[in-house]
Amino acid sequence: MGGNPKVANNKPEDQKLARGNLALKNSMDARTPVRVIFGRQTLKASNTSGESSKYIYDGLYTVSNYWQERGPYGKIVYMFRLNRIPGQPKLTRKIESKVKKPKACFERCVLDDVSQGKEKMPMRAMNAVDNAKPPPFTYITSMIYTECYDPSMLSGCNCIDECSDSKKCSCAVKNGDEIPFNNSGAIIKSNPIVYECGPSCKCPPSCRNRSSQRGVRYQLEVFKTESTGWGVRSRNFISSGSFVCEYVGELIREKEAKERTGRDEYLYDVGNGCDDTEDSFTIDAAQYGNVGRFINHSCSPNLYAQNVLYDHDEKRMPHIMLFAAKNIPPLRELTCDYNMNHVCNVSDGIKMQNCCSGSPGCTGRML
Ligand SMILES: C[S@@+](CC[C@H](N)C(=O)[O-])C[C@H]1O[C@@H](n2cnc3c(N)ncnc32)[C@H](O)[C@@H]1O
Repeated sequence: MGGNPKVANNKPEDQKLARGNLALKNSMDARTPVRVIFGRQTLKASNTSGESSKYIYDGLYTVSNYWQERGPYGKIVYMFRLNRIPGQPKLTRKIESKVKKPKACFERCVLDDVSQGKEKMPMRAMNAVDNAKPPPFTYITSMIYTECYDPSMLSGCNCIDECSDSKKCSCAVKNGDEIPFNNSGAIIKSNPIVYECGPSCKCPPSCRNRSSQRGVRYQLEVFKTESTGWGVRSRNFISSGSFVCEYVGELIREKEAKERTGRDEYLYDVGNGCDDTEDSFTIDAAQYGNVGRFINHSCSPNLYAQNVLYDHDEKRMPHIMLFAAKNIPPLRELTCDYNMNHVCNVSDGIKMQNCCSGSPGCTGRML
């Protein structure tokens, strides 16, 4: 901060506790972290002359101490000790010689609310890769049934006390005499089908056996990934077993899904899986969907899909509820295993797609 004749072309002189020096001292006094950016001189390309500077962000530091020293010209310089705040991701200080594609330096919000005001909390779309926004679709929070089912056929439980006696609750009885959720609403174990209490039941909405019907309660956001398009992450910690979101879309017959060519990215086969029968159903979230449509595949996923019935009894068309399969730290991408029975190609039988998740145990194949 001054006094260096190599920089300012002046006579060497004592530095003062002013400008940047004072700012660092103030940061130390106020215990305010500073962002450190390394500057490097690199040779310019051969067709231009001289050197150019590159700047590399290195994270947040605290200033712990400062003192004066005699510099190389015998004049006073201010020295500062900076300590990198622990817990930040390691950042490379290497300068890449070839930059493949221009990248935005900082992540920015490209859409304030993907849910178009339909979720309890706005759901931002963030992008640090390019300037694109997520392609448009209509956000819905509950399934669209194009096929009729008869909800009046559904029999509910008669409990009035939040289904505390699982032997008396007819819904819990269908789950093997137990409510598959703990007191915090986390699922205890996965089941082929979980029967939750629903609109035909006498129990109140606070009943423990309605865990996946309360909508998205984490601050989810959509973000652009490096290699798998848009993905989803949570700004909050998600504990193992917690309900995250439903995979919502239009429920159509598999036969119709086959006719909807060119948009199989967002198809999810339900009930009978991918059997090519007239009776199989598929959720199509291409045009109508929720945040679930952005969840990518991983060979070591942190979510799993649970079939749930509560507002109808039709086992061929269960709700697809996504629960945390493990504790998930904030900002970690939320993923599920498509091979379990996610999007199944309907135009040519079996679809093989390369998996780009790079996750541990990755098979290299998505379907
Ligand atoms: C349900 S969408 C997921 C959201 C999608 N990434 C987007 O941008 O809208 C499924 C599609 O995402 C892409 N995808 C998801 N997981 C992937 C993975 N592990 N590797 C490569 N592509 C993946 C594939 O194009 C797949 O058909």
